[in-house]
Amino acid sequence: MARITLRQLLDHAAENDYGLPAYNINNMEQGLAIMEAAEAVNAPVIIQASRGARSYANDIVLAKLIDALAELYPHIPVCMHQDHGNGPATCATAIQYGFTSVMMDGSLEEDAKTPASYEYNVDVTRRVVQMAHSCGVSVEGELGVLGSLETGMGEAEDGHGFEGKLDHSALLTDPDQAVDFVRETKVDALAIAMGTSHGAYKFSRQPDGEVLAMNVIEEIHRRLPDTHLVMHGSSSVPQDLQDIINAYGGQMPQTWGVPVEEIQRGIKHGVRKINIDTDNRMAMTGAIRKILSEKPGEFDPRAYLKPAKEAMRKLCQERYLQFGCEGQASKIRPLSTAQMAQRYAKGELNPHFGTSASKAA
Ligand SMILES: O=C(CO)COP(=O)(O)O
Ligand SMILES: O=C[C@H](O)COP(=O)(O)O
Ligand SMILES: [Zn+2]
Ligand SMILES: [Zn+2]
Repeated sequence: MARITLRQLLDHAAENDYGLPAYNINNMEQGLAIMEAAEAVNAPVIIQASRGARSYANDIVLAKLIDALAELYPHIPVCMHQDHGNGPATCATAIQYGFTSVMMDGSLEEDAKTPASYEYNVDVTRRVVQMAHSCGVSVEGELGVLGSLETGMGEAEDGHGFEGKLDHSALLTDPDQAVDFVRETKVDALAIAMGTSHGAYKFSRQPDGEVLAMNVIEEIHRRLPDTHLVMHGSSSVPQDLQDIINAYGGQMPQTWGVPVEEIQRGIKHGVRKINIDTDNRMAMTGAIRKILSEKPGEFDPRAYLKPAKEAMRKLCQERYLQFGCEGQASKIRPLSTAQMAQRYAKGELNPHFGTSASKAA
């Protein structure tokens, strides 16, 4: 069984200039879709579960499901990651259930709604890093609050995100502060805010640099060339998926997501983990709507869940290819969390600052 830590995967991605999509999971069909896609192109896997997913699927079911997926595809390294942990307890229980990576999202307070102070973020993230690294588990931190630069609003629909309006200073990660944050916390990966938000309604037009500040990524990468950057809210919200949903009774207002070319640009500037949930949700929903509308007499869930899984597999596979993951899985030999714990203890994985100027591009 090939569980792997996020740190080992992202180190490999950085050495080989590719990015890894991190797909959210809530059920068996999504897990199978991700693994079938990864198997088809020999890509390593990051599966992530939100707090909502953990309570929806149940921790025990989820843990055994991931075990089953890893057993089914023994040669594909699988990282199991806690998405948007809201505090040390969420991260600790994830580790108890076998997660090899956790996100401590200290950009918001424990209620996952109130924007947190910088001091709070550093303190809580540092504590989670100490605890997780002693178990060999990786940690992603977040600096800057995710939200729309167009409206100043967060994303209430996912249940995680601030309510109300914020100005640009809170919605854009400060590059100087990013350096301090990595030094103080020793996170393995850093999620940054630059105009993306969760869910389908990210932009009211094709995004440009005004609303999707890729220059912030480039600036942070210049200062932190060895830090793995994470783009949240990175669904592309493809037009064809909007059209399928709306053609079969859906009512999604026209919207724009993050163009794949912008993510590819990010990958050239240190982005190693790209979070995608909404595109997969839309792919599945479109397929289900189509079947139920074309065959209103259908009542067997397999009749619509199978095409839903297939639509998600197709999307996942496309992103693996677009982000350069093809063929990478078999090049990686997963280290155990015990081995990773030793590497942390020896200081081998401490952050580096400004040493590899050539990679700063
Ligand atoms: O960032 C995400 C999960 O953490 C998912 O983003 P999307 O809603 O754009 O898919
Ligand atoms: O973080 C956002 C992901 O899209 C997860 O969404 P969720 O909290 O509805 O499971
Ligand atoms: Zn966040
Ligand atoms: Zn997110």
